[in-house]
Amino acid sequence: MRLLVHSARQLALVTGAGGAAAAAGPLVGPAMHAIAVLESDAGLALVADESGRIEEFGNNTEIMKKWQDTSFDEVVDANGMCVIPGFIDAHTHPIWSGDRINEFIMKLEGATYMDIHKKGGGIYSTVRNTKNASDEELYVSLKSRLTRMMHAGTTVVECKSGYGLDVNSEIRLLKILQKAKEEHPLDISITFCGAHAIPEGMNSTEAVDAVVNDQIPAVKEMKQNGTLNVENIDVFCEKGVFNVEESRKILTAGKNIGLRVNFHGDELCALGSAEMGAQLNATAISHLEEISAEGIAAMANSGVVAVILPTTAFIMHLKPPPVRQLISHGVPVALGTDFNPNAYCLAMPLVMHLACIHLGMTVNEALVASTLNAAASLGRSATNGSIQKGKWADFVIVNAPRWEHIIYQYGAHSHLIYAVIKDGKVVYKNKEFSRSTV
Ligand SMILES: N=CN[C@@H](CCC(=O)O)C(=O)O
Ligand SMILES: [Zn+2]
Repeated sequence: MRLLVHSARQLALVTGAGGAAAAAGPLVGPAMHAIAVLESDAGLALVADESGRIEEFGNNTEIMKKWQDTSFDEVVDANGMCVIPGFIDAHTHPIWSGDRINEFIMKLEGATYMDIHKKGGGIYSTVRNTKNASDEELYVSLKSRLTRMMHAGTTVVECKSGYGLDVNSEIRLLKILQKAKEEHPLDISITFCGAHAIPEGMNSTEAVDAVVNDQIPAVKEMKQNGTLNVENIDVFCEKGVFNVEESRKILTAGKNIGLRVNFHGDELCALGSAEMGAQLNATAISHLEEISAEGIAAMANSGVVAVILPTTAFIMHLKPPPVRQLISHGVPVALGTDFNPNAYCLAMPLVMHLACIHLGMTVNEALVASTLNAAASLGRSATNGSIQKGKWADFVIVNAPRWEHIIYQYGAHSHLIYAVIKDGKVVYKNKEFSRSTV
């Protein structure tokens, strides 16, 4: 067999209370809070099979006895620690060059995100820097970012293009993401985000035309010939960027080539993005700081996952997204870092802390949103996001007697994470490990 983890004190299963229910789909409403956590001072163990999937978990003594004659590729002693599912980061922009520290400072002095964008900064400045970077530079920085995410417990990550904005540049970024998907241990869900901004020198009609008639056909061809495994289509649906009808056209064209609809909506202005996304049967909509009551009802009715990005409201001093209303109306809520040059955060534990303190989520809800529900936003909830037989053995081992330390100890994840396991293989082990992190 591939892996034995033994002697853990807690296993946070992230299945419904009782252990079995709802593990193949997102958890909604009160079920987001009522998750099963196994606990035993006598120890708990998990086994992953040869393919890297969970074979079984439970009582240490029983499992050790049952598998005593089996050889394991790896054995992890998690004595007194907690095992939780690997985090799934539902929204990132990880491929770009050049920082935006000057803009960070301008914003501290009062400039807004949109002021900077309209003056050719923001996304436009990153597009210029990215065009000037070589493929190798972009790949090296992408890999380093993915590795840092992994060290913070992420095992699956959504990764967007979007700093190219023309067909050749966007395809270049998608190819580099594809290379990372093939070579990096993280499971990457690639998103085409050619409609991240209206390219300088174009109007919105020309930009929609370029995305629909140049970029999407190019993605389609590479998907069909097997060179690119792009899964999702995104657009920045926002006042001053793509309006609702323009976004609908782009998303529909993406959907027609088999991509899942997963886009930025209702972030800075209430445009009705959520309602439009629900009509298109979107898999997920991100941000939603300004979502309307109608938008919440529409998302709940069609089961669209709300990908909430606590770093955005925190960094930009925006009104926080209405997470409590989303949950109470039955919208499945997921979390993501939104890693991008405007919000340089790679770590899901920080995001969960902000989600609890700033947005009013419970610790259980934050864990569900960072695992099973984030998996649902990427079409992976049948295979990832909870500790259940047959799912990928993706775990974070938290060096503490209760799993909640990973949220409670703000900014301490690099000390608390003892190991990260992806498909039953240890992909990170903390060299600075010490038993006393509490
Ligand atoms: N809102 C649009 N996209 C990103 C920001 C990208 C950037 O500023 O470079 C976001 O999700 O926050
Ligand atoms: Zn984004």
